[in-house]
Amino acid sequence: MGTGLSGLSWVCSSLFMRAYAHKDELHSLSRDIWSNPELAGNEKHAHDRLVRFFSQDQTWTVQSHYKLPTAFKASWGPVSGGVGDPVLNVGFLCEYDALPGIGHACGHNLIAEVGAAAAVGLKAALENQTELPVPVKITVLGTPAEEELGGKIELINAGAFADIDLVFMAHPAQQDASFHPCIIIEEMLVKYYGKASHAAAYPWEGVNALDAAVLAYSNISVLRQQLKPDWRIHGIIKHGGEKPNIIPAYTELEFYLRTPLLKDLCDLKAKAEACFRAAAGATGCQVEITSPTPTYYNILPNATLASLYESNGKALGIHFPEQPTSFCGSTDFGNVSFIVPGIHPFFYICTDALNHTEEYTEAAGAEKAQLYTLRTAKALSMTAVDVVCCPDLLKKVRDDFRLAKLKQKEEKNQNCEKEKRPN
Ligand SMILES: NCCC[C@H](NC(=O)CCN)C(=O)O
Repeated sequence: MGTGLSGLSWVCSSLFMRAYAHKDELHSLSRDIWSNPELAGNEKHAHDRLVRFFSQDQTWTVQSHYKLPTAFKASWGPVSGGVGDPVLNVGFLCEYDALPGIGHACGHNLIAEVGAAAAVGLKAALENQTELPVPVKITVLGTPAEEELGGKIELINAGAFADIDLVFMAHPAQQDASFHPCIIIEEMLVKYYGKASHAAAYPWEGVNALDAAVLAYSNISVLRQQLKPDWRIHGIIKHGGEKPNIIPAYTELEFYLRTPLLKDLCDLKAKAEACFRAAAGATGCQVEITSPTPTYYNILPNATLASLYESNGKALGIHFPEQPTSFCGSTDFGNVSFIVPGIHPFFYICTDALNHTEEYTEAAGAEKAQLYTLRTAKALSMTAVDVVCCPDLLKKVRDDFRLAKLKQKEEKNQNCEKEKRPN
């Protein structure tokens, strides 16, 4: 598939020249975010740095603290908003939250760089173009809190995606992949309430909440033997007591439950709840089970965008292995993919290290990740150019989106009544 305007070579040369002009600045942007890791919802430094990055070019209109304290929006192009408005609004997403203790072990500093670079590349390609089929606007959204809290879900609910027509981002991983569905995730917070007592003098007076936590953990470990291979349940004890000689009156566990299908998540939740309640029953504790953050959905495929991304990526030297990535994580981009047609490819960053390890943190800050990061950004920009220049491709992208949603709706009809996913 080619571009609809003046051919791929024009686009490539334009994008490449401008993107290379910004390469040191883009590396310094991601390196700065990498050097100042901030947890979900607290990304003040990253927010300010990205806001400065876009504000220095006055053709961007920048809104800091956009709908969330550490989200931002940068827009370029015609103002849209009327009914029947023909403006095509292309969105790029930047993530920038880090992990506790190990910094940017998921490479979100590079996601910020890819989003910024791809937006700058698209702007470079479109600036001064008068022959576009429809006027194009670019929106960069800074979307905080992916590792927890679901920043994109809050932004969806606040209407931040309402006028966006297409959405692009990319995530560092172990290999390049134009599409991977990721899996649905729901968090469970489990609190046990017992009764304190002197652990040596009057143990019979106590109700041991740590025993409940340990039994719950063991119950889940046993349950795991009987789960389907692509289901996941894993957790930690967040609060395990205060002192060995005080029978713990309160403990707290946090578990992540994941399945590829929503109907399976309902089954897994029921099984997990039975484990947690059994532990309460065995120890005489009270139990409280909540799901404090919204469910992250699987990513809807968009075959047209994925195929364009692959063609563009291959033209830039990206190798897409036959064997799909085994990455089994989750992302709040899944929820975005139900609202707006988009893609979330994975990209290699020149390391064999695995996400969420100190080795990956090191790789995400390294100079050698830059070539892969900027190449990914270029492939995204080129994909966006293809679509904005060719109304037929845009129609196919929209048809794919509708079809994918329809297929999910069929699956949804088999689900339990707790279904919350949008139509
Ligand atoms: N509580 C949500 C966890 C999301 C997390 N996401 C990733 O690791 C991939 C993208 N950063 C996960 O554990 O899957």
